Amino acid sequence: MAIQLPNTALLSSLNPAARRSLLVALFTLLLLRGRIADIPNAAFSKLKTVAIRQDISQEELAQALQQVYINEPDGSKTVLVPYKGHISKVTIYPTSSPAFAKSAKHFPLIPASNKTNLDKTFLRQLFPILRIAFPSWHSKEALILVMHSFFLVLRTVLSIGVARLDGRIVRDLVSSDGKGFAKGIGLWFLLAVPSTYTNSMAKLSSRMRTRLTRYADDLYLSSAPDLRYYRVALESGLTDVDQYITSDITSFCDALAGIYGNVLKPSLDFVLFTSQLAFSLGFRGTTSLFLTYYLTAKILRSVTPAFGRLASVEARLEGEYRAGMGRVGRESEEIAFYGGGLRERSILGRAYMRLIKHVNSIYKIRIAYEWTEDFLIKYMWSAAGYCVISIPVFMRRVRNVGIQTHGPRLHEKPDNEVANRTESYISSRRLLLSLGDAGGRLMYVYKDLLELAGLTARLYTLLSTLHNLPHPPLPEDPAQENIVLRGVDVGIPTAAPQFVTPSDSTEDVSLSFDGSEVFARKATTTTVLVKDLSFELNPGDHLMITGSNGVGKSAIARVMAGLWAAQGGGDVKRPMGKKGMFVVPQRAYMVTGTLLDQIIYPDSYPDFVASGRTHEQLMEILTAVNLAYLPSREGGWSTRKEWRDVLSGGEKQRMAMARVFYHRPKFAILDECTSAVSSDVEGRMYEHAKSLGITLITISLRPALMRYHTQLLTIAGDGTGRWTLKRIGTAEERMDMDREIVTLENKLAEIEKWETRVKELERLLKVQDI
Ligand SMILES: Nc1ncnc2c1ncn2[C@@H]1O[C@H](COP(=O)(O)OP(=O)(O)OP(=O)(O)O)[C@@H](O)[C@H]1O
Repeated sequence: MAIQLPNTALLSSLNPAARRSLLVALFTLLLLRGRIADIPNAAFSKLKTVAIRQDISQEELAQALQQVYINEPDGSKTVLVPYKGHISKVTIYPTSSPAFAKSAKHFPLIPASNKTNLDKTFLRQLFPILRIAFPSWHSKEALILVMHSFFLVLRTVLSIGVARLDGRIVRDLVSSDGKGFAKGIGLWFLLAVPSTYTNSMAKLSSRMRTRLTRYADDLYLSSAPDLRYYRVALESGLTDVDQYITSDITSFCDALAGIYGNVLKPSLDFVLFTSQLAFSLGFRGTTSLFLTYYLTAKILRSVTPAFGRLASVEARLEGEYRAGMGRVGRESEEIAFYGGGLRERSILGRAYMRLIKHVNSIYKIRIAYEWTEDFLIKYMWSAAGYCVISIPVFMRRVRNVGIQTHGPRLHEKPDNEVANRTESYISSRRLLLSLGDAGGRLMYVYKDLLELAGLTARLYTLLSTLHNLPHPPLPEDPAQENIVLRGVDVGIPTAAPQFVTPSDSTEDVSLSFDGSEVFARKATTTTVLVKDLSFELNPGDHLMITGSNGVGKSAIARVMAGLWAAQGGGDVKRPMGKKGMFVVPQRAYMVTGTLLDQIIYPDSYPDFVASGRTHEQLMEILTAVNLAYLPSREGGWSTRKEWRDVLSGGEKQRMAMARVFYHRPKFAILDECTSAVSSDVEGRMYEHAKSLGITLITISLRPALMRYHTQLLTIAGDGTGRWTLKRIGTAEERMDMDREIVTLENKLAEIEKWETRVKELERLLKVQDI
């Protein structure tokens, strides 16, 4: 009995030399395939690298390191990345606003459900994400996908050749055909290498990750007026965005890339191997096989746990634990001063236990599921397969069992029935084992798909939440010269109605999985802190805002700066950009980077270079805030340090004032940002700001600062939201007030002396009593 595969007929029809050449060509192609997609890029980046290497000196290298990126005329940025002692350039095209507007319509808010299933919702969530990961059919990602698919198909086809060869080698062994056996072994080795070559989808995963991360970053870190990074938590309730962007995107891409390989290969194996077996097993055998598949799928489906939901909860708990760790790192000094290590450990320990308990429960569920799966697929399928193969043998029907060929072969020995039956048995058995393996992997795919559905739900939640945030306060008017507030209610923003399900409108609800916390946020009525606020500030109208703690002074600053929307139908007009209005908040923020970066923030080094400003001018600014010693003490302008820890509280506040002097805005809102600065330096900084023509809006509880202002806004703080606006007086009146303040401060300084005297007198009185 001769052996031949219908779909390898082409291979068999070739003469041995041609067949060998074809196999060698395939083998070479397989070895090179990982490189093919890289060639254009690798060659290109090599060329660029060489060009840079030839020109670059140490000084230029240092300069490039400080430069970080170059703004290109077409709006793109060329990022300079230090790599193996040279600088490699990566061009990044930021996602434009029209592109976001176009893709926003694919991300409507989908109400969360308690189940993550492979249903229409999953597809509705997956497709818009795929659109971002695969922007077009001729993108590099699509090319990689096509190439991987090609090699997957090739491997499957080769595995049928392996099954056939297996049978042939055993047949030659049984029939003592030494020459045929040696030939078979040679071919076996030749086929073994390409057949065992595994397909790595890691590259596709990393490319998808880059696309999705850039999209999410551009959307999240949007500039004014969107400010999604600021508004998302307050106005939608979505927290731990860092976990979504850094971890969930990666898991999603790995899962998606893995699923593709895990679906395509076993599906192909399944179809090809079943058709091979069906060819030899006949109608009865094939029907029995399909019955076995059907029963297995039914049983497994009924015992499959909600893997999607479990994956989603795991990602959320992971995010909470990670956020806790980040907080301790950030606030380490405060925690150390309070001696709060133990307390933090118990908080983090609790978060970790919640995570690990969940992970363990998944393992338990998974073990039970995998046990059932192994039993069904490895043992039940094999037993069913043996029975099906044995039918023709035991019934002694004259039938070609196994992989069939048509026509006699040159080396066939006509009477060798046992050898032929062995060959057929070995080939069929190998096919059955491969089929079992493919079936097992296909069953796993169901579980993987459920997990992918969970991750898809989380990623979709992030993107749809960011896309559907309420419209930002108001577009800025470039021609606006002054600040005008008309009938503004200042209140704390709450989650917009679209993020709250109707049933949650009055009660708190516990957080659930797959990002549904976004929808489960408690809706409350807005708390109005200041009612019907109206005033107009022109250049030179220095305003001081005062009132007791928590009355809403900083809230007014947030409304003026466009961070919070004006409520009560009020209207806010303000000058545009950081040249129009610059806010210095209570907590001084230090950016990652050089000493120079601290002064020019939020500008970057390329902006500094483009502005034509010099280091001498920066030195003058530092002198104005009494920080002139910093460049020499810290080793120059380009020193990089963790400035948050290096500078003292007062130094950080003075650095924040240096930023005001660098940007010279029309209006500067100073929100208790000089509380740690000594009063003489504070006074000098105020005078300097005014001499630069900056109009000051100060939020403070220190009456001593009143002298630098012309108007005083006092918030009543009695819960009514009332306020008063008064003129502080003429220059002469302010001088009088200054004098009175100095007198009062001198008197206050004597309090200690008087208290000591009172104590002395009390002591004397006690002595007389005895
Ligand atoms: N994001 C927020 N979510 C909930 N409540 C907030 C939020 N921001 C501020 N508040 C509340 O709004 C009220 C006013 O806050 P604001 O920061 O304006 O106070 P303030 O007058 O500047 O106080 P202080 O003098 O202590 O700085 C406070 O009760 C505060 O708890």
